[in-house]
Amino acid sequence: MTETKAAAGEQTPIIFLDDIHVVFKTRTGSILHPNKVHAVNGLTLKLMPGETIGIVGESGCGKSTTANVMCGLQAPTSGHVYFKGIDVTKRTADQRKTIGRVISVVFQDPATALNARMSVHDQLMDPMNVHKVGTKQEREARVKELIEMVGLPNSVLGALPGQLSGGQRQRVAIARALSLKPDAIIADEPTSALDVSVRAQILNLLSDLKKELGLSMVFISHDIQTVRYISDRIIVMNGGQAVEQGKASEVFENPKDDYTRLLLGAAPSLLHPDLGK
Ligand SMILES: Nc1ncnc2c1ncn2[C@@H]1O[C@H](COP(=O)(O)OP(=O)(O)OP(=O)(O)O)[C@@H](O)[C@H]1O
Repeated sequence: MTETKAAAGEQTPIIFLDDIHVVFKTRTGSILHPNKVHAVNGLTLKLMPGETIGIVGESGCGKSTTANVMCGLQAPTSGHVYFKGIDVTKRTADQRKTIGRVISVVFQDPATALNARMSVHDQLMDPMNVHKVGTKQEREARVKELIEMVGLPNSVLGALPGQLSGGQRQRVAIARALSLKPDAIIADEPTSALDVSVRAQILNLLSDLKKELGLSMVFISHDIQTVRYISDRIIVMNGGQAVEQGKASEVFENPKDDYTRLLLGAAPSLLHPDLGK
């Protein structure tokens, strides 16, 4: 399939989710579906090179389960996952290597994403050591490059995560996510745990990095205004399904689905007032 498309001149998506379903067994479920939850219900999406897709929806709509499928943390009940044209649905050891090379994840809470006992320097070195990237000298140079990329001074390299502010910790988590030069970043609510003023800085940093490095990104948030600020394309999820997909400007200016209208009219933005104007 991929080769045919490549031959036709069409770019291969970085991530292609093809009709993904994830069903969890539970003790409760709904009247129609007792003892199970259909967390993702027939989701298809393509993340193209250099593109940022925003996934938005209320709590329980299936955003994190979708993110986990993309990271290889959750196997789909049915459907297929392709990374740069390679089927990684079964998450075999080789397929996991492909997943690890292509994407990195930035989680909501940097405090739990980072190792509390490891210095910033060692956290940045760790993925490169594990994947045996370059020589020791090259890895040291990369650590300095990474810390600069995320706007932190070299002096933080000796610090432990607990000695840094929330915003600084998220910068370190972003630097670590970039250490292996991934094609794409999955950012799952990366600003939700931060102070409002810091949210704007981290969003700007992600926005600058994706431009500078030509990164693709999946940005997941329950705040539609935050998603709007950073995304080229938006997917609105409700009940495990994509109820609306389109260019960010079109979804905002001309929402087609009632649920999207509801989200747009609902809660005030969590975004810093200086952004998204
Ligand atoms: N491991 C699990 N076992 C059973 N049900 C689950 C599991 N993980 C998620 N669910 C259920 O699947 C549905 C989708 O959850 P998911 O966490 O993907 O939504 P979400 O949009 O990310 O919500 P939130 O923003 O609150 O994390 C919810 O009904 C949730 O209770």
